[in-house]
Amino acid sequence: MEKLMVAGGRPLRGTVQISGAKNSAIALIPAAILSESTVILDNLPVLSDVAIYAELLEELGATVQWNEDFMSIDPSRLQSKPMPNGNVKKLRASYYLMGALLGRFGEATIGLPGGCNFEPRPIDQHIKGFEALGARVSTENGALHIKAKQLVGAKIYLDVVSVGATINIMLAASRAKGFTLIENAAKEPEIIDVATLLNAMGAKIKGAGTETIRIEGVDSMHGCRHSIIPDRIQAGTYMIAAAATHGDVVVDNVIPKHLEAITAKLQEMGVIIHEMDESIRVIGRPEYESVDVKALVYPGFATDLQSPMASLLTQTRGVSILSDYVYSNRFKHVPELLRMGAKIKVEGRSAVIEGGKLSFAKVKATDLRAGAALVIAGLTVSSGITEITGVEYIDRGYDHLVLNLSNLGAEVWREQD
Ligand SMILES: CC(=O)N[C@H]1[C@@H](OP(=O)(O)OP(=O)(O)OC[C@H]2O[C@@H](n3ccc(=O)[nH]c3=O)[C@H](O)[C@@H]2O)O[C@H](CO)[C@@H](O)[C@@H]1O
Ligand SMILES: C=C(OP(=O)(O)O)C(=O)O
Repeated sequence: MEKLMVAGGRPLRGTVQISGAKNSAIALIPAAILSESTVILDNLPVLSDVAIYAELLEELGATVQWNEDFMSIDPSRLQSKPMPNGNVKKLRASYYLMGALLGRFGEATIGLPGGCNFEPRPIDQHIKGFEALGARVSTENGALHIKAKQLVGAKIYLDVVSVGATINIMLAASRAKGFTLIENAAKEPEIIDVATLLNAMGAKIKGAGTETIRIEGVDSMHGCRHSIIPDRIQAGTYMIAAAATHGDVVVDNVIPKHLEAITAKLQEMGVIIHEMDESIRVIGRPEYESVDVKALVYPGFATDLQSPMASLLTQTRGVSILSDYVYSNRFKHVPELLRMGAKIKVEGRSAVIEGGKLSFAKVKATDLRAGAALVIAGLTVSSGITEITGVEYIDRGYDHLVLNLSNLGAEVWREQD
C-alpha cells in the first residue's frame, strides 16, 4: 500500500503550473468518439482517471496515443460493445460513455459509475434526458442498457442542476434529429469546454455556460484539435495550501475568472491576492479571520474545494461554518481531521470549525478532495510526519502533486508500507 508522507511547517513559496482540468478531460475524451475521424486533445492532465479513460476507449476499439503533451483518439473502428464491469466502475465519468455511444450508435450498455462515492450520487437526470430524446433505458445486471431507434431532439428541464446530466444530454443530443433545449442546465466552465470541442467537431450548440442550452442535431461529426481549459479545482487547492502555510505562491496557467469564488473567500479571511491575466499570486498572513462558506453550483464556491477549505478554516482565529449545498454529506474528511486535533462538528449539511493547531497523525483519504484536505492539513503541522493512505484517490485529480509541492519547498514524499 502506498502512503503520502507530509512533514509540514514550511511556507510554500514559488510558482506552480496548473494542468488541464480533470473534469473537462474526462468528458472531452468520450466526446471525441462522436466523431468518425481523429480528435487531438492538448493540455491533458496526467491523472489515473485520464489513463483509465484511454483504456476504456481502446477496449471499445479506438486507437489512442497519449504522451504528456497530447492525446490522439482515432474512433473510426470503435463499436458500441457492452461494458458492464471493469474500468467503467473505476471512475465516475464513465457515465459519459452512455451519452456518447448513444449519440454515435443509438445504443449503449454501461455499468453504473464508480469514482468518489462520498454519498449516493444518483444519475436519474441523465436517464430522464436520454428517455426524453427517445431512448429506452433498462437495468440489466447492474448495467444500464440504453437504446433508441432514432434519437429525436426534445425540451428537457433538469430537476437538479447537474454537470454530468447537462454534458451527457449535450453528447447524445448533438447527433439527435432536430432541436434540443436543455433548461436549468449547469453552468460550469467545463460544460463550455465540452461544447467548444463538440462545435469544433461539427455540432451546433449554443448557450453553454448559461442555464439554457440549445442544440441542433447533426448527422455526422469530424475530427479536430482542442486544448483543455486549466483545472480550477487544482488551482484552488494550491491557493488554499499557500494560504494555510502562510506562504507566497504564484498559481500559473489559470483563468482567474473561474476562481472568483475562492479568491473572494480567501480575501475575506485576510489573504492577499494579486490577479494577473493568467495567474494568481497568493500571499499568506500570520493570522486569518473565520468566515462562513457555502458550496454551491457554479459560479458559487465549488463543492470540490469544500474539503480543502475545511483544513484552511482550522487555521483561523474563530469559528467558521462551512456548508455544502451540492452534496449534503460530503464530510468524510472530518473524522480524519479530528484525528489531527481539529475541532469540527458536523451539523446537517454544515461543518462548524473552530480554529486551533493541528498535530501529525496517520490518516486515510476516502475520496479525492478529502485526500487534498489531509495534505493541506499535514502541511500546516510543524513537527512530526502526517501519513496519508488512500493515495489512489488523490491520483485521480492531482497532476504531479508531490513534484509540485516539493518545488514549492514542501517536504512531501511517497512511501510503500
Ligand atoms: C466528473 C465530474 O465532472 N465530476 C464533477 C461533477 O460531478 P457530477 O456531474 O456527478 O455532479 P452533479 O453536478 O451531477 O451533481 C450535483 C447534485 O445533483 C445531484 N444529482 C445529479 C445528477 C442526477 O441525475 N441526479 C441528482 O440528484 C447530485 O447527487 C448532487 O447533489 O460535478 C460535481 C458538482 O460540481 C463535482 O463535485 C464533480 O467533481
Ligand atoms: C468528486 C469528484 O470527482 P468525480 O465526480 O469524478 O468522482 C471531484 O473531482 O472532486
